[in-house]
Amino acid sequence: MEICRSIEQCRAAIAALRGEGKRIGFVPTMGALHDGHMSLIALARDNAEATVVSIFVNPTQFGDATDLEQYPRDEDRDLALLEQAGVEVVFLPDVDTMYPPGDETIVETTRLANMLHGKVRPGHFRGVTSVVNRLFNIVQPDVAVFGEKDYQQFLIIKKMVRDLHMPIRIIGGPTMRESDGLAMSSRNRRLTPADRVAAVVLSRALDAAEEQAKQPNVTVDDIRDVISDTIAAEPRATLRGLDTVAADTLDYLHGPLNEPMAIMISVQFSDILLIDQRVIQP
Ligand SMILES: Nc1ncnc2c1ncn2[C@@H]1O[C@H](COP(=O)(O)OP(=O)(O)OP(=O)(O)O)[C@@H](O)[C@H]1O
Ligand SMILES: CC(C)(CO)[C@@H](O)C(=O)[O-]
Ligand code: BAL
Repeated sequence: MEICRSIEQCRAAIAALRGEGKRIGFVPTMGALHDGHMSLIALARDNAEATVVSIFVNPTQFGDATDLEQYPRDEDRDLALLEQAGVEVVFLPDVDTMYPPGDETIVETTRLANMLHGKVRPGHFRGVTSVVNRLFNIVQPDVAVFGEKDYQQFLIIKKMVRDLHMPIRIIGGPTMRESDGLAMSSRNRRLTPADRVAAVVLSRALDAAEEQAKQPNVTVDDIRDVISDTIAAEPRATLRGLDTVAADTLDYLHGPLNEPMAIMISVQFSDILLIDQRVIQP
């Protein structure tokens, strides 16, 4: 496994793999790897002959300085996991490498970035597309894999690739969960033990919504009520966002449920915001 900190080194390592006729699968991450990330790497390996993983805690997607400062970092453990998984290249740039001093170019999906979760974290998705665009330009992958847990991010990346004519196939990976149902997330390790137990309420609320959706003549409001009631019953949890939207466009849905609907929830425990999502069929 080649560990690259500069763009030149990363490009040379990838050029060597391409020289062997290998297609490149790419998994961008912010590190503190867990089994969710490893499942995306397995998907990349199924879809290309060589795998590149980036680890970069991207400052431009954090609104909150404390969240950025406290974001978990564990480089030695991450590198051991990636080596074990058979990854060929790891790209670990620093901030000045990704954003050369004087850098002023942004990439933004102007509609999708500023709705839903983008309203809870203003500027967040502009930071994501700005960095993923730079990463794509450096790695030039054939295939890139993103988690469906970050559902809006996944749609935004697909939109950017389509709009900017990038020759990259975007694949979504299903959400990996802890045994109690909590979606794996690097932020979970910052939860207090009591909040960690309470955090199962996200997946419980989505399970309840899925059950509710099976009732005859169910409306979108019925499903929203079940979710808000489930979260409200957990005193440690504060519901920060509940979006019930068309699974493909993210437009709000109302009235009877008669098309695939994405439910996106964000729930706060102390100063930690957790998200989860589920697409339910009518
Ligand atoms: N539980 C999961 N299952 C599958 N993929 C996941 C999961 N969690 C995150 N991912 C995906 O891994 C990629 C890198 O995400 P990232 O490094 O931000 O991890 P994260 O655990 O989501 O971090 P955080 O929750 O703290 O934002 C993204 O494409 C993300 O959607
Ligand atoms: C895609 C990403 C690596 C961009 O920083 C990040 O948003 C993430 O980890 O989901
Ligand atoms: N996985 C999303 C990255 C973030 O929360 O900033």
